[in-house]
Formats: sequence, C-alpha cells, structure tokens
Amino acid sequence: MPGLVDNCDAGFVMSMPHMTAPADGATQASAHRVRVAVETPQHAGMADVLDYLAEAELPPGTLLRVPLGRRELPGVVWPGEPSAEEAANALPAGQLRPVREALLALAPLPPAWCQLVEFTARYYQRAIGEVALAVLPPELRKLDNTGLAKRLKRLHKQMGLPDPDAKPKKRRKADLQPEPEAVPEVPASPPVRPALTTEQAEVLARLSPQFEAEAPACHLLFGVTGSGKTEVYLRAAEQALAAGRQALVLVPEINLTPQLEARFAERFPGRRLVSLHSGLTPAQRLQNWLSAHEGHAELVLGTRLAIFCPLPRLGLIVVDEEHDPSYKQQDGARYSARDLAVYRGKLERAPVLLGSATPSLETWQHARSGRYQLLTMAQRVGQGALPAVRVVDMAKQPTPGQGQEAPALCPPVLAAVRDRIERGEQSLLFLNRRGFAPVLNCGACGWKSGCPHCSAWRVFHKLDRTLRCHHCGFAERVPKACPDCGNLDIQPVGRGTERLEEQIATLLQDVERPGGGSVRVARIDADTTRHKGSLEEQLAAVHAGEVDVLVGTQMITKGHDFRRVTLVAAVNPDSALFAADFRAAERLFASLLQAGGRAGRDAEAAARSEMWVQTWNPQHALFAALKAHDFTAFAASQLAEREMAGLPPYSHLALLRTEAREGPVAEAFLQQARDAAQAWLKTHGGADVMLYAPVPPPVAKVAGLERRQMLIESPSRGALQRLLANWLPELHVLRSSLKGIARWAVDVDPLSI
Ligand SMILES: Nc1ncnc2c1ncn2[C@@H]1O[C@H](COP(=O)(O)OP(=O)(O)OP(=O)(O)O)[C@@H](O)[C@H]1O
Ligand SMILES: [Zn+2]
Repeated sequence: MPGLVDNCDAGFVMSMPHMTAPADGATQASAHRVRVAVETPQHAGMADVLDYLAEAELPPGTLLRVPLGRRELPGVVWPGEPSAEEAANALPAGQLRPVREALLALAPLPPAWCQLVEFTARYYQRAIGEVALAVLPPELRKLDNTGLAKRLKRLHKQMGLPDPDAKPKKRRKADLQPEPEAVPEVPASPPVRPALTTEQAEVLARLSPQFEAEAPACHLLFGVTGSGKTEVYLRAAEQALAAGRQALVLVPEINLTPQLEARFAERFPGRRLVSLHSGLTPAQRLQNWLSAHEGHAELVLGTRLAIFCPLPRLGLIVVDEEHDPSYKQQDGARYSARDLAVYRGKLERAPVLLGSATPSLETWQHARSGRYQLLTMAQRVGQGALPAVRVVDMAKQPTPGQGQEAPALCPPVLAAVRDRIERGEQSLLFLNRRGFAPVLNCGACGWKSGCPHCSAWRVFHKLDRTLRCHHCGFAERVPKACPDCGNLDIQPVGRGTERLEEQIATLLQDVERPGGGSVRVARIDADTTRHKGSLEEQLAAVHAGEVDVLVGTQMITKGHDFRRVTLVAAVNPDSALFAADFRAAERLFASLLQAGGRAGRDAEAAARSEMWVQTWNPQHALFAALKAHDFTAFAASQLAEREMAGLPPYSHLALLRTEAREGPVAEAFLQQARDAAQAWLKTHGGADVMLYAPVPPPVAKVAGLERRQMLIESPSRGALQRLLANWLPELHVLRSSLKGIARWAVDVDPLSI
C-alpha cells in the first residue's frame, strides 16, 4: 500500500496547482521558503503543508493569504521541519509561488495551538490545513491586514486598552509572547461566595497544588446532581486567575452558556470574560476569539469549538458534563473536545477538571485505574436529598379501550403531578422526541408519512401543519387526505413533545391552582427556541414560577438549577433500552439521572421530590441502579459487559462510513477498502485489528443517498492508528476508481455504531 500512496502522490505532484510556473513572477534569491498549512482539496491527494516564498522570515503560526491554483486561500505558517520524504520531493525555490499577504497585524498562533491542531489532524485522520482553518473563526479567514487592524482597534477600545496602532508592528516579530496583562481594577464590593461544603473544600484542597505542579493532572469531579460542581469550577478558576492565567470552561450546549456566563460574571466582576459558540454573530465570535488570543480575556466559556481557542496563558480547563455526546463533532474532523481537553491540558501544563454525575465509561475507567485523579462529591448541597425514584410498570396500568391510545401519563403519575400543582410546585415531563407525532398513518390503506428521500418517517408538526423529516429536513404541508387512497381520516401515531403538551393541558384542565386559574403548561424544545433569546425567556418564566408543568426534550434536563421542581417524569424512555447501539444504555442512564437531578434541588422541598419512570421493562437492571442513584454499580455492570464484548473502553473503534446513490456501490467501496486494509495488515502485522463486514446504519438512506458503514476495532490504539494512517490515503484513489461514491469519511472513536 505505501507504494500505491507514493504513486498517487507523484501523480498528483505533476498536476499540483501550486507547482505550475510562478504566475506572480517573483522568485527573488532573498525570498524565504515557508511551510504553509492550507486547505487543499482532500481528494487531490496533495500534501496539506505546502512550500511558498515569503519576502521576510515569518514566525510559525503567522496567518497568511496564499495562492492555490487560481484561488487565494488563508493559510498558517506551519512549524517544524519537512520530513525526509517531503524534503526529497521539495520543489526548487524557482518554482514556488510567493505568499500574497502575511497578516502581521495578528500575533502568530502559539506553538501549542499548532501542536493541538496537528495532533487533532493526525488522530482523527484529517489534513492539518483543513483542521487549522476550520477551527479559526470564519470571519478571520476572510480578513486582510487592514480589516484585521480595524477589528483589533475596536477590541482594544472596548477593553480600554491602548490603541494597537500606537505600537510599532515590529513587536510581533521581536516578541512572540503577548505582553503581561495589567491587573484590572477590582470593584469595591467583592462578590458573595458561599462557604464551601466539606466535600467542596476537600476537593479544592486536592486541586490547589495542581496549579503549581510541574505536570498537572487530569481530574474527574464525580459529583451527584446538585452537589455544587459549579462552585468548584468557580473556585478553581479563581485560583487560575490569581496566578495570572486564563481559564477555559466548556459546556456541552449553547443553551447552557448564558446561565453559566451569568454565574461567572457575577463571581468575577471586573474580570474579562468572553464566550465562544456557534450562536454568536461572526463579528462577535471573532472579537471574543481575538480577545482570548491576545491574552485579554481571562475567562473563556464555550462549547466544543472553544477547545481550539488560542490562550497564551492557559491555566485551567474545565469540561462540564464531560459525558455529554455534544462534545463530539459530527462532521469534518470528528474530534472529541473532551478528549482534546485532556491532551491540551497536558500539552500546556494546565490542570484539567472533567465534571459529571454520570461520567462516560471511558473517563470512569481512567479514574478507577488512577490515570485521572478521582474527586468525589456524594452529597447534595445543604441537606438536599436526591429524589425518590419510582418505576411504574406500564403493563399493570389500565388498558385503553379498543382503538384508543393510552393516556400520556398513567394514573399514579398523573396523581403525582396534580399533587404538585395543588402545592404550588413544578413538574417536569421529559420526552426525548419533538414534534406532534413521529408518524401519520392511514387506517384505510396503511399509508404512512414516510420521507421520499430517507428511510425514515416524517414527523407531524401540528403548529405549522407540516410533515418534516428530521434527517434531511424535507418538509411539506400535511395532506388533507391520504395521498394513496383519499381517506380523510389520517391519524397521528405515537407522541412527541408537542402532542404531550396538548394532552397534558387536557388531562389537567379540571385542576385548579392554589392561587386560582387553570394550570399553566409550557414546552421547551428545539422547536420553541429557534429565535434568539426565546430559551432564556422561557427558562426565566419557569424560574419565576409562572409555569406549573414543563414539557420538554433533554434540553430541559441538563444543567438547569430549577428550584421549584419537585417532580420529574420520564414519559417514554423505553425506546432507548433496545437500541442497537452499545452506548444506548449508558446514555439513557445518564439522561434519566440528569433529568431526575432537576428535582428537589431546593433543600426545603427535597424530601418530597420524586422521579417517575413509565416503562414496560421495569425489571431492567438500569432502573434498579437508577432507583439506588448508584452510578458506580451501573458502571460496573456496563464495564463487565463491555469487557466481555471487547467494546470501549476495552477496545478502540473507528467507523468508515460511505454514501452513494446505490447501496451496492457503497458496499463495494467498503468491501474493497476492507480487502486493502487486510492486505496491509497481513504484510505489516496487525493481527489485533479486526475489520467487520460492511452494514447499513439504522437509518440507511438519508437525502437520497444510501449509507453503509464498516467497523474497525482493536484493543491497541496504536495499531488502529497505524492502520488508518496508512490505509486512508489509498481510499482517495479507490474512490475515484469507483463511480457513484458521493462521499466517505472515517470517524475515530465514534459515539454510536
Ligand atoms: N457551598 C455552597 N453553599 C451554598 N450553596 C451552594 C454551595 N455550592 C453550591 N451551592 C448551590 O447549590 C446549587 C447546586 O449547585 P450546582 O448547580 O453547582 O450543582 P451541580 O453539581 O452542578 O449539579 P448538576 O450536576 O445537577 O448540574 C446551586 O444553586 C448552587 O448555587
Ligand atoms: Zn428525509
């Protein structure tokens, strides 16, 4: 296979666009050769660090604009020497094209940033240039020196800093380290800090020395819901800041950033805090990123993309809810921000704090083996008890009449909700499925609302009367009659949050609130929160007690510190129990425990707080662990199963996915890829790497393309990585030899298979 790769490279070298005679004509003897990471088209099989000529020596990390073919692209001067092979293939200076513009207004990206990007590219099997450019703020890639200087000027003005123009540009080259920050003025009244609980104090006592350690460790803060993990993050950040360093705090979802931002802003008045997530305007995102990169921002809060934010004085990385699947990027370089946080902490000698009440089994395993330090908080703050978990056997509930659907809530759960309303407390109903009904059905001919482009049903959304595919987005107005037989009576089957909200309002219409008036039911999910600020508004109404029953998807079960909720009900968790995916149980347990964790956070109401689970499988071991709030027991049983089955964390996985118009074409691609891999393994000794047969994923067709995937597994991460690095370049060639392959991609450490 290496032979094939070499040939392929050679073939492309001949037609490499940047190799054509220098159109720009400039090849002065005084020019300097620079290695530049650019986004080369992947299918071209080109190297992604290319040589160019610059008028002056440019420090690694300098952002530039370079010509590639007929285009002009952003690039980054890449550190390190070319490999022997690259050096042998290097072009004579006379054939190199000159750099168009070096963006010297921006301080070079730090070496640690380049190293993080390079590691990401290697590990997730992408090109360096692709990763480097993809993780920069999109706005930055468009700017030239003038535009950049303007942004920096604006930033400095906002921050009350001296005008950057006042300083000579030379600073950039002479002094790559940003200048130390002046300590901002601290306002007269310091913020109120609660006295630490015993457990918080113990955890922080163990964490403290890490801020001075030569090689700080990675920690798992394993704290039950409501144990006050956020307070630990705040105190840890305080220490980092006191040492003159910057703190990076990651949260899984954008919707968790505003409340965290508020808590940090309140605790750190006068300190510079910025957020980084995809919900910001491009200009805001650039501004915040610049502030972090220049070393002004002391606290950076963000979602997974923030892991790539350059921080010259990084002194702490917190990953809240570290188990959350949102930390895994789902396209391009499919990186795990949680895993990169661990790498980055080591690289930049910053302590890492992973927090969760239900750690991922990978992290849990590392904590048990001593690779991570385990910090435990088993008690809720201030006498708060965890809610009593009640598992309802749905098989024992009254059966609905012929042709009727069972009510959304069975009698005991409904009674419990009524109780809460009568006491003026809140209930939270958790259903992880949005829309009104997952499918419409014609009773006369059996027509169902399938998506014409996907192997999936289209979901009925009642509010705008559409049928919407949640896979490809295809939407149409709901038909008045069955498209096949004309029957007027087409019925929704199953239940999403929209329908649940409606049914709950009906079920509770005879209930009177203590203050008078009818019950107030609200819903929060991706559909009700599309507009900027709407989520905050809706959450504020819940916190203010203007809602009696809140219906929602997992959006409402994560992280929120609801003080009035004393009942949480999981309306229909069963579907996840039998999902084919090996992580389904782990994920369900985490989401139920998180959901339950929203109840009884107020000590005064904790004793009467409950979590109800409606299930047809009450005997499932997962519910026993949930009842006992026993993550440890659940993890032990899951780990035993994983070990037997040779699944993570006992093995390492990669998933090769491909899409084509025709299923057999996709299969043929994977089959040939598999043969090639096996041939490589045979000659290079990779007996411990296992290649499975290509299979369709659970939803096999999306947007008109057939999907197939192939699992690669090995107990050795190194062996798996070696195979991928040698094998994937060949797939670019294979793809061009097969007609009809739309795309292929590899997912290293996939979340689901
Ligand atoms: N030492 C303390 N004294 C008093 N109140 C505290 C203390 N620490 C935390 N709290 C309060 O306890 C509540 C729960 O804390 P927090 O939200 O940090 O819990 P958590 O562990 O992050 O929970 P979850 O995993 O559910 O998000 C918050 O209202 C917080 O203000
Ligand atoms: Zn579709």
